Amino acid sequence: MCESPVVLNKHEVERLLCYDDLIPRLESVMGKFSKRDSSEIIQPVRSVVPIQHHNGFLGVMPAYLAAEGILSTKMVTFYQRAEGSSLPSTQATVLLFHPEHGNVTAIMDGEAITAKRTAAVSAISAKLFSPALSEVLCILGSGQQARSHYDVFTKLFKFKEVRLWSRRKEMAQRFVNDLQGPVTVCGSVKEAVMGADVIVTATGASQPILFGEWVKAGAHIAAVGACRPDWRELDDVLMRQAVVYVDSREGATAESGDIILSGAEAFAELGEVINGSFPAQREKITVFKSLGMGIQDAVSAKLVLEKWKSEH
Ligand SMILES: NC(=O)C1=CN([C@@H]2O[C@H](COP(=O)(O)OP(=O)(O)OC[C@H]3O[C@@H](n4cnc5c(N)ncnc54)[C@H](O)[C@@H]3O)[C@@H](O)[C@H]2O)C=CC1
Ligand SMILES: O=C([O-])C1=[NH+]CCC1
Repeated sequence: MCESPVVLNKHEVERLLCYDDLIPRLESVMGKFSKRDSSEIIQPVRSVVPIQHHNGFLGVMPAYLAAEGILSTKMVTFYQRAEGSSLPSTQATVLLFHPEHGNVTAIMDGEAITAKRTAAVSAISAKLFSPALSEVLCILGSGQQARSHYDVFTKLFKFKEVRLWSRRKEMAQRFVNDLQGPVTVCGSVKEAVMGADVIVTATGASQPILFGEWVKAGAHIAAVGACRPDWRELDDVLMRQAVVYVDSREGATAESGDIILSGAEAFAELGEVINGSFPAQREKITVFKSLGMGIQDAVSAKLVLEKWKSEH
């Protein structure tokens, strides 16, 4: 008889999932994904159901990693919330299945997984594409993703200055009050990004907020928001002048308004650079357009379950 699934809440997942373990697994799985060997990895583009009456979406993100013995799906809802709403705009649950028997082995919170794996993948992009001398980090947005990106970027890299812009200054101030390190709160996007070496865009914007004319030569942008085909965070000038990297070409073609509406071409997948089949053009302005992938959730959830088992 099958055992009952392990059930893990957000607090447990957050405690068990560490960037030091997560980053190498994500690098490995992104590289494998880009080889497109369907006997190794199956991950369709996510199915998205619009929830028209409530400004929201439900995404279903299955993945099967044969060699690792991981079968999983994440279910994620994301909403464009009114400013000041106390509800999280991204909520998720991840299910792990026994690949041979088909039973569910774990049900765990996906909010912490989504926050950490997205930030970890952006950090991998920054390792590959940011200028050799990167002194100024700028984060646009002050929500869940902004926080996880702050955590991993300041853990992995040594910036001299961290700048933050948020639509509502009091939210930026709250973000800063919760942190240990110094952060400069900026009054405009322009002020925040001018001269920045690495820029993270993690907002719920559906129109461009970051304009190419403000971006320093050679800067790297990890673009995390704008996950719908008609949403933008980056303007056409920036998209056309940058070398654009993506997590998955299929995902980018289906879901990224920044790519679809600007007509910019995806130069390579992150995994293709990890595999050495495409170069990291770090001397140019680079954009890593992140949309999120089921394989990232799958390896994260497996890691969480392994850690939990090692304690029980
Ligand atoms: N690439 C990926 O894998 C993932 C992307 N996302 C996306 O990342 C973005 C941020 O997600 P969370 O941090 O979870 O959301 P959140 O709601 O916690 O934070 C959103 C931030 O964007 C700001 N914002 C909202 N509308 C804006 C606008 N029109 N202009 C400028 N700022 C605006 C808010 O003030 C807040 O600071 C969302 O677009 C979400 O869909 C979320 C999860 C994974
Ligand atoms: O990958 C993910 O979980 C998401 N991407 C956009 C919203 C949620």
